[in-house]
Amino acid sequence: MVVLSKPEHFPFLKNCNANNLLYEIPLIDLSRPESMTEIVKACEDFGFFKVINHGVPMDFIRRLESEAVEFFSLPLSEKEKAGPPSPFGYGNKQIGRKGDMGWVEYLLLTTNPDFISQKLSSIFGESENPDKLRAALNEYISAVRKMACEILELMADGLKIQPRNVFSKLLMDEESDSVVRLNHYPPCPELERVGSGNGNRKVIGFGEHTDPQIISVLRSNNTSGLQISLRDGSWVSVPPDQDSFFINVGDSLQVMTNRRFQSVRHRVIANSLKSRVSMIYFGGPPLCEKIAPLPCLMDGEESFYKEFTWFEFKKSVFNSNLADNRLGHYEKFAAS
Ligand SMILES: C=C1C[C@]23C[C@@]1(O)CC[C@H]2[C@@]12CC[C@H](O)[C@@](C)(C(=O)O1)[C@H]2[C@@H]3C(=O)O
Ligand SMILES: O=C(O)CCC(=O)C(=O)O
Ligand SMILES: [Fe+2]
Repeated sequence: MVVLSKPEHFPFLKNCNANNLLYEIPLIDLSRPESMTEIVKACEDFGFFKVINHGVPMDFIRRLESEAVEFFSLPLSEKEKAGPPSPFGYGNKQIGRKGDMGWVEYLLLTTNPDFISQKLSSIFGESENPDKLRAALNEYISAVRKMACEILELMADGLKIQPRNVFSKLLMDEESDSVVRLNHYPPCPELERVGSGNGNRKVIGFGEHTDPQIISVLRSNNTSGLQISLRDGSWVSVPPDQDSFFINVGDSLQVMTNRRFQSVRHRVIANSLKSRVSMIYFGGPPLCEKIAPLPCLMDGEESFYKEFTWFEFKKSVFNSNLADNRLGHYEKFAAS
């Protein structure tokens, strides 16, 4: 049982229109030849899409989910051996170090297999065996990275840029600074009571933000909660689908495409009855990589951004609050 402080102490959203379901999330079937143009359109219009026929074995997905469920059902004192996150490790309610709170517990790790081994040993100690969780994480990360790279290569094809590994090579680099995250949003039954008489109030599981990396690959169980912000600023709920993946354009890809693609703002609302378990792979570049618009995408126009490395950006990311516009600091002109 997860010990979280009372929901009424948590950030709320007032008048959250939960019926606003987005049934028209771009759906990309990776087995179709049209997928490259469809991906580009989805990144331009939403910075977000759903992927089917993704090639990631369902066994890997189920294995990691069941290991995650097992991990989160450990006593809090066990899980806390891997915390507090700095930024990696086990975290409960506190997200980042700037005071953001959410109705969530999580395990945040780099995708480096040695780091995963080390961190898991610190949780499970000598007596217990972290091998199953470690193996599940490693097989999942490899398969999802492969799929993320395929998507990035289709993006390059769709944008008609060469070489087609211009984005994917950053994730394949030995020094790639990628991250994996397991999130658990416990049910929040008191939500109904807290909400009554206060309009349609919702407890925030994970506050609104954009992901800073190049691309994020999200998969969850069949519990709803994820919402994305459309270009007009309205929020829509994303119907869950445990067999598919959801792709987010990250801030770094926004810069590399000189804003042709825009990173998607998203958040998670706690569910009153069901627990949500999600697993997210955040594909990031090596620390020393310069993040700048690709010259072939500029078409004579100026870069919207001052140049920076992923190291510099990451440093400012981890000093920011979730909802901050982290690219604002690097913009050459005010965003329109
Ligand atoms: C509040 C924060 C948590 C975060 C680091 C930050 O200071 C701002 C960005 C947050 C975020 C969002 C996407 C990913 O979940 C994450 C791992 C990342 O790279 O940036 C988290 C960071 C975190 O949880 O430490
Ligand atoms: O758990 C989710 O579904 C989304 C979480 C998220 O956006 C994140 O961890 O960056
Ligand atoms: Fe996110």
